[in-house]
Amino acid sequence: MPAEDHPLPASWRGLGRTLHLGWTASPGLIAVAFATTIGASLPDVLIAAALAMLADAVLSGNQVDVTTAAVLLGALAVMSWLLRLLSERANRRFADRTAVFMEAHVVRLQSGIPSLEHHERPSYVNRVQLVRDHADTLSEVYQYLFQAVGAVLRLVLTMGLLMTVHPLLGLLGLFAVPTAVVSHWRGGAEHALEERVGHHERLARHFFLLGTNASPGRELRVARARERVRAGRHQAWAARHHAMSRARWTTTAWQAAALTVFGCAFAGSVAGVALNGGSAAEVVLLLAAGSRLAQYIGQTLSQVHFLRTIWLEGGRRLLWLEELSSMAAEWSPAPPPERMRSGITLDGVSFSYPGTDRQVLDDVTLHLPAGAVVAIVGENGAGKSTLVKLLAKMYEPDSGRIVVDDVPLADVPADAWRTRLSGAFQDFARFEYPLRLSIGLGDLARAEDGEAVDRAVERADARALADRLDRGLDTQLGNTWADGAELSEGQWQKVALARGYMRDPLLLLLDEPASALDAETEHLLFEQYAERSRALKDRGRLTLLVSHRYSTVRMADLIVVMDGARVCEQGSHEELVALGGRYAELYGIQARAYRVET
Ligand SMILES: Nc1ncnc2c1ncn2[C@@H]1O[C@H](COP(=O)(O)OP(=O)(O)OP(=O)(O)O)[C@@H](O)[C@H]1O
Repeated sequence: MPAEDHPLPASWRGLGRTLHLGWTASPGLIAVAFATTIGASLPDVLIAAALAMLADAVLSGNQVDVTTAAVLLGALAVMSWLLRLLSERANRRFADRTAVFMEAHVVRLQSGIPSLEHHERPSYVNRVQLVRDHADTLSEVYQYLFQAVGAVLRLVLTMGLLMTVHPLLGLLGLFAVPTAVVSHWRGGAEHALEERVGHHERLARHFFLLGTNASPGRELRVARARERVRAGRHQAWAARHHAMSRARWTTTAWQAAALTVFGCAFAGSVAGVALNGGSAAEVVLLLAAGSRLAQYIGQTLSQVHFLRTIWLEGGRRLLWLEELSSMAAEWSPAPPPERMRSGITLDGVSFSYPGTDRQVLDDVTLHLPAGAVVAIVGENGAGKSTLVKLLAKMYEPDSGRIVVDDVPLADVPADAWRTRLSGAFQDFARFEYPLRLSIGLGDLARAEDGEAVDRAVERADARALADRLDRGLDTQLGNTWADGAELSEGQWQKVALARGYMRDPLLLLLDEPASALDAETEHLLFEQYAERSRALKDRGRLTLLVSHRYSTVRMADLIVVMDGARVCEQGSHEELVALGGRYAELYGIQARAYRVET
């Protein structure tokens, strides 16, 4: 579902949710932080009243009143300092505690979404990035909320004090309304823009990683493209900065205009009280409280601005991510099958990647029989890996359906389905753990099971690789770690393949898992694998292999040929060669090139 189909929740809901999370993280600390922050805002306001008392006492010449007012002033100043200190400490401890909690929560939410859509659809990516970037900032904002509540309280008390001089002075608050409105609008507008221009920031980061990581670094040096990447990064930052700075200047101009309106009203009030027979104490009170009113309005505005930009918006996006994640988690009616009898059927499946219009799979209808080894071939970009991703439930088809025996795959929760899958992929991950764990990750429950790891090592023909390393399977991988060993591309791929072989799944997905190995090794590996797989036929295990090497492909029970997002031929090697179509043509070219016997 695109971001526009799943809009951001209302601010008040995001606010409620963030408060609830804070309470869950530490109920005691949030209460102390709130109480001390509100308490710290009170003595400040009363200082204006104490100053008026002092002015009165000085003018009346009463020593006792002067002393009382002076002591009260001192006590208020000390209380204000002490409570502020306590509030800072309590808020800091609370923020530290919630930072860890919030980050863990965001990680859990993101990894809980079974599809990859939120990593790829541009409108989702910007939003998810904001949630991720603000995960730790969210813990800071409770303090800003409490301070904002304190600021509003101070504002109300100050207004009350001013109205004791003259009820009309309460109208000064009205002149502050434009500043509050502008501030509210300003935060939302800037945040929305930040989300819209998020792609510039991502581009700049992408260029930064290209320029600083070792493997792209090699290519960039050879292609002499480092300057180009540097310029690209600069341009991306400049584009973001330009858009943001223009918006900030506009919003700042509006805020300055609104503050000017308040400033004029305040100056008029002071002149009005002074020229209409106001007492010295009243003028002192108006000056002290009125000047603070401007300061409090400023503080309230900046707190509200910060809350609006980071907190409310961050809270809304966090709630949005929670809803997205729980929508995915809640929908789960059918259990995944234990075994397959008939196989997997694709019925009129069409698919376009999120945020794109081009159909990558177009009305694909296909039966993958249980117990078979099925190879998928076709030119680059024909849609082979996409088909594999749909079968792994990384995405859902736009139309048509995939059925496992008689259970629609759409009804099986992705997590449950993946307990029946295993796989090795072209763009495999390099887990820089000890070799044993890097392989064992393929089946976490058995990662410590020596026999299981050994079996996977054998199946992937990785024994020689393990033996060559100083500490065998216990060798740390990755040369940036102490005593870490670096592997070649092909060796890393063997590790990935062994990881894929850790389980005995119902559906094994092998998407060019041996592209970095030589053709002979690949052939040998899959020949052994296909034999073993057929031996387990009674469970109905299905193996799907994507490969460009026809010497490997020919051993499959069924070969599916894809061309331009569609299936154009299918059958056994012999059938397809006899057909004399696309497969026969491509096989012939490779057979001649590699001198493979037909
Ligand atoms: N994440 C993605 N977002 C948008 N388009 C994508 C994405 N992944 C792949 N595509 C596009 O989908 C089409 C099919 O890609 P796919 O990876 O399925 O092809 P393939 O047959 O596996 O190719 P190859 O043999 O090169 O691996 C390509 O045109 C590709 O550009």
